[in-house]
Amino acid sequence: MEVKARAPGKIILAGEHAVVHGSTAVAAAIDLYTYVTLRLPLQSAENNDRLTLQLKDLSLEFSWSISRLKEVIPYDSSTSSPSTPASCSGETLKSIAVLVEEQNIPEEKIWLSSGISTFLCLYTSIRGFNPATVIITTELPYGSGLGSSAAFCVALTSALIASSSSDKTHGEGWTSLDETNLELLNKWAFEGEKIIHGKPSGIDNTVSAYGNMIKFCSGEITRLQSNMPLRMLITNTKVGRNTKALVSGVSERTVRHPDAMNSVFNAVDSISKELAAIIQSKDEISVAEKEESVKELMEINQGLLQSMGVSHSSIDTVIRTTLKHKLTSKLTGAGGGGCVLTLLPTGTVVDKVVEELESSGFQCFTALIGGNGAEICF
Ligand SMILES: Nc1ncnc2c1ncn2[C@@H]1O[C@H](COP(=O)(O)OP(=O)(O)O)[C@@H](O)[C@H]1O
Ligand SMILES: C[C@@](O)(CCOP(=O)(O)O)CC(=O)O
Ligand SMILES: [Mg+2]
Repeated sequence: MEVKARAPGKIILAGEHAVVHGSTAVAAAIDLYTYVTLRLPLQSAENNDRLTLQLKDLSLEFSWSISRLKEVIPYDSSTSSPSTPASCSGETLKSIAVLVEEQNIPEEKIWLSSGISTFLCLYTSIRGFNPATVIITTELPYGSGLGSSAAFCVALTSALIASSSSDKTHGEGWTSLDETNLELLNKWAFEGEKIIHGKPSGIDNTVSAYGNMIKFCSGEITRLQSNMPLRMLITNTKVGRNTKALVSGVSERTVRHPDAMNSVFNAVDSISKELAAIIQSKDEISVAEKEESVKELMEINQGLLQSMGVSHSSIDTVIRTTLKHKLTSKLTGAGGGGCVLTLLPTGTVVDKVVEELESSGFQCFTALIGGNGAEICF
């Protein structure tokens, strides 16, 4: 039996980091996906006693015998159930770390450790100690603010849940999951994000699971219907960073300066709410006026992200370069490098600015905003 799943990456238009502290944020799915193929072996097949993870883009394979997994990972049948998402305990994570370490991940790819731990935790929690081969490919750059961690968790949990479900509709291409399964896989994916991010807000896994454009605040989701064209240029600074470290840096600053930081988070909350209102507005305001407001809100949000300590000189370079072409940019995702969004108002020709950004060593692309969320295929 084989099941495939895919889940999209995302951009955050406003509110990253502050959303972890209870502010509103606005995010949209993009048409770049992580794909998971889950193969369950026949009883008679060779390799029917192993769990194998293949990361195709990186030409890496990790494999554990089922007996080794059973030996190392504590299993409590009274608390473990695929239908009740639960956090991976500290004890389980420690034993999983041993299994990850045994795989001798190449030093230059050590950042994958949290992803592989997440894989083992989600797999064994949802499918138990059963053999399978899981093949993963992604169109998303790793650790660059486009939500590769969430797309990975959502695609994986979609495949795991679909494989356990009795309703397997064959041969219809990519299909979305029903509301009950979407809610379930999103909760599991959030548990996965906790292992990777430390303290995620849940916005990334939610927009990857549900797709479209959403307003998100403390787990509450509002689907947004855009009433204006929204084109963004995405520039990858290619400066590596890690969401967990950046999120904890903001939390530490908040402990040191609670009043100042809470004012910053309140300002971000207002920005996201205003942005959502503009995007959805059916008033007789011209597109140019709406674009001007979005542009200004992005500028203020970037200033506040700077004050949270999550910008980077490479991000400043992108902002300065696009400003020369009268375009406004802000970081997206955790910052510290990674990707930058540039608003492309109607009629903008991007060739010159892209040429200048790419000559500085950055990589530019445009993506479709607000597409489908998690989908499966048998
Ligand atoms: N396809 C994947 N396979 C395995 N691990 C992944 C995959 N995609 C993401 N990850 C994990 O997520 C981490 C990146 O997540 P994060 O720092 O949140 O950045 P982002 O979500 O912006 O890409 C990687 O270091 C890796 O551990
Ligand atoms: C910084 C944050 O707001 C978004 C992180 O996104 P990413 O992992 O950089 O794609 C964290 C979160 O909301 O969980
Ligand atoms: Mg992430």
